[in-house]
Amino acid sequence: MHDTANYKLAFENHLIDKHALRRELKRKRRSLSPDQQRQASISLCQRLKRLPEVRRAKRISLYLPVNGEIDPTLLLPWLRQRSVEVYLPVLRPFSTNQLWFVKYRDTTPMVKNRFGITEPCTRFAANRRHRLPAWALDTLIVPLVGFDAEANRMGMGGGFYDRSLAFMRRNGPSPTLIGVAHACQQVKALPVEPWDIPLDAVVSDLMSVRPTKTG
Ligand SMILES: Nc1nc2c(c(=O)[nH]1)N(C=O)[C@@H](CNc1ccc(C(=O)N[C@@H](CCC(=O)O)C(=O)O)cc1)CN2
Ligand SMILES: Nc1ncnc2c1ncn2[C@@H]1O[C@H](COP(=O)(O)OP(=O)(O)OP(=O)(O)O)[C@@H](O)[C@H]1O
Repeated sequence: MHDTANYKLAFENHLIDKHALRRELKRKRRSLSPDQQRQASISLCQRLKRLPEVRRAKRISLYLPVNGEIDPTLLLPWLRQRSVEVYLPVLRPFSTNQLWFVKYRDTTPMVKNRFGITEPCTRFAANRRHRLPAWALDTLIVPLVGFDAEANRMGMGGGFYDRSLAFMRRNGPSPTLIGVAHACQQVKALPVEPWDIPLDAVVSDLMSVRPTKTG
C-alpha cells in the first residue's frame, strides 16, 4: 500500500531534482563572460577537429548556440573547406517535439523559432531536397545542458533529440552522436531515463569523455 506512495514520491523528487539541476546548469553557462565563452568555443572546436568521427563525416549536424551554449559554429570554415554538408535542427511543424535536419548554407533563409533560436525557415525546410533523415547523417553535434563522466546527457528537457533519434534503438544505419558542453556543465552522475539515446562521446572545452563499454 505504501509502496505506490513511496514510488510516487521518489518519482516526483527525481523530477524536482532534474528540474532544479537543469535550471542551475543553464544559469552556470549563461554566467560565463563573453571572453570565457569565446575561449571555450575555440578550444571545443580544436578538440572536435581531432575526433575521427568528425574528421570522416561528410554530413554533419551542428546547432546555432543560444543562452551561453558552447559554440560549435567556429567549425564552419573548416567544414566548408573539406566540402562537408552542414545541417541544422529545425522544430518540425505539426509533430510533437521532433526535429528535422535541414541543409545550412550562406543562402539558407533563416527565421527565429518559438524558443528564439535561429533556424532555416519552415518553407525551405518543408522541401525534402533541403533536408536529410537523421539516420543519413554521419555525425550529430548535440547541444547539452549537463553531462557526466559516463557521457550520460541532459538536454533542454523537450525530448527533441531523444524523440528524433528513437529509430537508433532498431537495427540499421545510425549516426555518431557527439554531445558538446562547457566543462562546468559536468556533474557527478545523471539519471538515465528509459528513452535516453546514449551518446558516443561528450566533448567539452577541457576534455572528451566516452562511456565505458559494458556487456
Ligand atoms: N541551440 C540549440 N538549438 C536547438 C536545441 C538546443 O538545445 N539548442 N534543441 C534541443 O533540444 C532543440 C530545441 N529545443 C528546445 C527545448 C526547450 C527549450 C526551452 O524550454 N526553452 C526555454 C523556454 C523559452 C520559451 O518557451 O520561450 C527555457 O530555457 O526555459 C528550448 C529549446 C532544437 N534546436
Ligand atoms: N522517444 C520518445 N517518445 C516519446 N516521448 C519521449 C521520447 N523521448 C523522450 N520523450 C519525452 O520527452 C521528455 C523530455 O525528456 P528529457 O527530460 O530526458 O529531455 P532531454 O533529454 O533533456 O531533452 P532533449 O532530448 O531535447 O535534449 C520526457 O517527458 C520524455 O517522456
